[in-house]
Amino acid sequence: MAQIFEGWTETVGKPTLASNARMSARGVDVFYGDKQAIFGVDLDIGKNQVLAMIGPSGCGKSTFLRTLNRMNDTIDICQIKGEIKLDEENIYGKKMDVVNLRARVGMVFQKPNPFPKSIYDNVAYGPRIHGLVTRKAELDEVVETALRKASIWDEVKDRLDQPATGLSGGQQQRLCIARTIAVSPEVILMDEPCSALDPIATARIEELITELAENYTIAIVTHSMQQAARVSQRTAYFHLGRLVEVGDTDKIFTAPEHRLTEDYITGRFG
Ligand SMILES: Nc1ncnc2c1ncn2[C@@H]1O[C@H](COP(=O)(O)OP(=O)(O)OP(=O)(O)O)[C@@H](O)[C@H]1O
Repeated sequence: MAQIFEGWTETVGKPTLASNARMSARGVDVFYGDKQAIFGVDLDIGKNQVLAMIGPSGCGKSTFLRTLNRMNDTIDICQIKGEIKLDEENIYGKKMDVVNLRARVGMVFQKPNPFPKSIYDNVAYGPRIHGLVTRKAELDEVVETALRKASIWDEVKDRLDQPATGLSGGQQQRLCIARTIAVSPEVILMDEPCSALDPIATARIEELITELAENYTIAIVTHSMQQAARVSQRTAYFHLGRLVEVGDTDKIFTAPEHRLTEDYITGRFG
């Protein structure tokens, strides 16, 4: 069998798939123009589970994450092959409404990106455009519930009409999580959500991820192995666009099956 790159051949066993998949990817390839960034990835995200995606810079973690809610559609040169299902529905199918998909599979970005609007309007925006509520009282309730679930209600309840940009970085990120939650997603994708935050704000977001996993399915890209170990139940290790190994987080960090994973988690590589 051909060696694809040092330490890895196609003979490596197929990754363990989740028995309770909410999302499943099969044979996913991603190209930017002529350059292939993701190669034949098979991966499941289990219901009410946190899946961490780790690997060296440029290995394709963010690219793969963005395929899960078609965020890559916004990049002209990006092409995707293979199949990704959300609850048995092909998200790249002709009938899929992409705006609706992105509400069902919400995304939280590396840098908090609140809209230049009030705290209230940031959270109310999604429910309004998706027509989820008709009356003001209902909208107030949706906003309060989302802010409570994102553990920020107590800090903002007396300043809902003030600009979101006046909040601290950590508060802005929790507000962005509230904005995602407000449209009742099934899955939340997080692309290094703590990389712009200090350790205290990071700890709050990590606690929040653990709480949210009771009700949502979460996939998180992180550069921090400690963070992956703290928040996730399953971890996927990517290397040069390939998924090398996925399994229980405890096992990946204590007894990985593949040498490439071991080299990365022990700091010999990356
Ligand atoms: N918009 C783009 N256009 C062209 N190539 C891209 C684009 N985005 C990513 N790539 C390339 O795809 C590959 C995977 O990048 P990606 O950002 O997904 O990796 P990553 O593992 O998330 O990296 P990092 O940890 O540094 O964020 C890289 O070679 C990168 O240069």
